[in-house]
Amino acid sequence: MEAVGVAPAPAGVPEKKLLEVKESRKAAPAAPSTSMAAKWAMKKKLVGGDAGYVLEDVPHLTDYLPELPTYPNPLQDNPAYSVVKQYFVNTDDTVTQKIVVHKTSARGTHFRRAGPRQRVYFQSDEVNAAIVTCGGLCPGLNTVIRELVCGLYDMYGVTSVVGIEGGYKGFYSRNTVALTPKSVNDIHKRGGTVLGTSRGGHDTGKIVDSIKDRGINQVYIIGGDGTQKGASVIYEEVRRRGLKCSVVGVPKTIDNDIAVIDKSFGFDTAVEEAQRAINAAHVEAESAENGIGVVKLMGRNSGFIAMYATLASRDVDCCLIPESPFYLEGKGGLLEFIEKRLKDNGHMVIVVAEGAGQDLIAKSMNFVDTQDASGNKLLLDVGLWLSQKIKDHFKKKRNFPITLKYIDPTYMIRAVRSNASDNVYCTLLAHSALHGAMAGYTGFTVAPVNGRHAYIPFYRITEKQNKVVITDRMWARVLCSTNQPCFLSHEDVEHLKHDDDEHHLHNTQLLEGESSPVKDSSKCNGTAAPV
Ligand SMILES: Nc1ncnc2c1ncn2[C@@H]1O[C@H](COP(=O)(O)OP(=O)(O)OP(=O)(O)O)[C@@H](O)[C@H]1O
Ligand SMILES: O=P(O)(O)OC[C@H]1O[C@](O)(CO)[C@@H](O)[C@@H]1O
Ligand SMILES: [Mg+2]
Repeated sequence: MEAVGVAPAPAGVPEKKLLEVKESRKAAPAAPSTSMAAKWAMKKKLVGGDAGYVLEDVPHLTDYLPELPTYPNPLQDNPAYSVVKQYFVNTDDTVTQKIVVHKTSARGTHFRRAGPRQRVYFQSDEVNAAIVTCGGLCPGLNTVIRELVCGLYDMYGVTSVVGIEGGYKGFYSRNTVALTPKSVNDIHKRGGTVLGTSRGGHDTGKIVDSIKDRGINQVYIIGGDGTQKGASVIYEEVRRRGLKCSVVGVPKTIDNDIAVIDKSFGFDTAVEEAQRAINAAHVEAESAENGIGVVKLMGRNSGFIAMYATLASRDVDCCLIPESPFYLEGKGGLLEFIEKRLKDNGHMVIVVAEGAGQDLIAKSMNFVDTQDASGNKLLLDVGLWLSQKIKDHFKKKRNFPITLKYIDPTYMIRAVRSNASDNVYCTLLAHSALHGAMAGYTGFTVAPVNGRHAYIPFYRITEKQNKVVITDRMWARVLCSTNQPCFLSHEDVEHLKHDDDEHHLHNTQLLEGESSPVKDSSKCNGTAAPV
């Protein structure tokens, strides 16, 4: 392919409107100790516009390699796309973070729209792409790998794609594996990741040495919040060394705890798989005298799986998540509620997210905090603990025999292959990722924001985790569906309202001044909050 001209400064951005704003934000903890890397980590690329419009743009290779040549996008000769009207994304297209607005609202934050660009910064035979998967398993990992490989081959004629095995540490401790459309053809039909994965072992210097030594110039990093922090420091070091290498993050986690984005892939599949466990718990509970089914679902810090699985099922009487404190004993406590529900219905199902009630368990036993290789806190088994507490409670009661079945499908909901909707989602994610890399963007995570795929700067993904906002309407819907008390004291409600005000500014569609559904604790205990 022929090189035509020198790249304009970051695509579509009027030079005078581009502001690189210094932030007081700290660099990620594992960042290399170079002052340059720390300096880049502190910069945002903001573009102002009319009526309070702000584009939080992503870096581009030309930010530090201004002389790079561009080439026509080979997609323009691809027969599959020849009939598509306006296939290339307009360089000015951006995606709004807030879609619910008033006529006087400022237009607010926007992200660069994902998709193919008319001109690319890599020739097909120049690309040496690498793919790595890190963190816990998640349905859809293999689909993303497959679609990255096939997309690069089919759309851009790229024939050099390698897999890094065993997560970040594979960059410097393992040989790479060649990935071709043939070798990945069937992998989307399997759970797990064909590349293997791991926690810990992120050594930025060694990883970037490996990228440089192997001549890798596009790196696709698939993983959760920890992985995206790692990707961010890799990007900073790549930039510091002046390497022509696009660093692209693809967000993965069944916990759905990644901020800004609509949802993470595999989440839908996990919720669907969780239905089987809830269904079994319900069947068991219904068939016994005072039957109780307890189901523990994943969700370390965020209770989205438990919340959506509860809403989807309608068989659940009580959903417990990390974001919503609860207590066992006394008036308005969980044990009182269980007793009442058993008297009313003769059976009940409790869904508990693995991160729920951790403070309560820690208080009730001598426990020293432990961490996994990535520094994530290891959790105590809330399902076992809760089941025992319930059994102990009813043992003390005369004439109240119960039958309790505890189901722990933890790894089953994330080790399965992705469902149809996640497969389609993974395909779009992979395509958006590789279009962005080919167009020279770097240092970004790709994901849908309000239904449109966008390129999001790493810092927006890594600065905070996505959590269930229990003063938001969705949690109120759960309380309505289960008709469980919210178990919060007045102090809890005040405390949470304060926390959530912060969260609302970034993560929900609530408008300034719009009221949250849980307003006071008197509405809370014993009755569901209004929708
Ligand atoms: N702050 C950080 N800086 C650099 N690397 C990090 C950081 N946090 C985590 N990592 C690395 O990212 C990889 C994955 O992290 P982690 O085990 O936390 O999983 P994750 O990506 O958050 O996925 P999930 O939580 O969904 O399983 C690990 O190899 C870890 O060393
Ligand atoms: O046992 P592992 O593999 O460390 O993973 C457990 C964690 O991973 C997650 O599934 C997130 O990927 C959490 O829900 C869970 O706490
Ligand atoms: Mg994580």
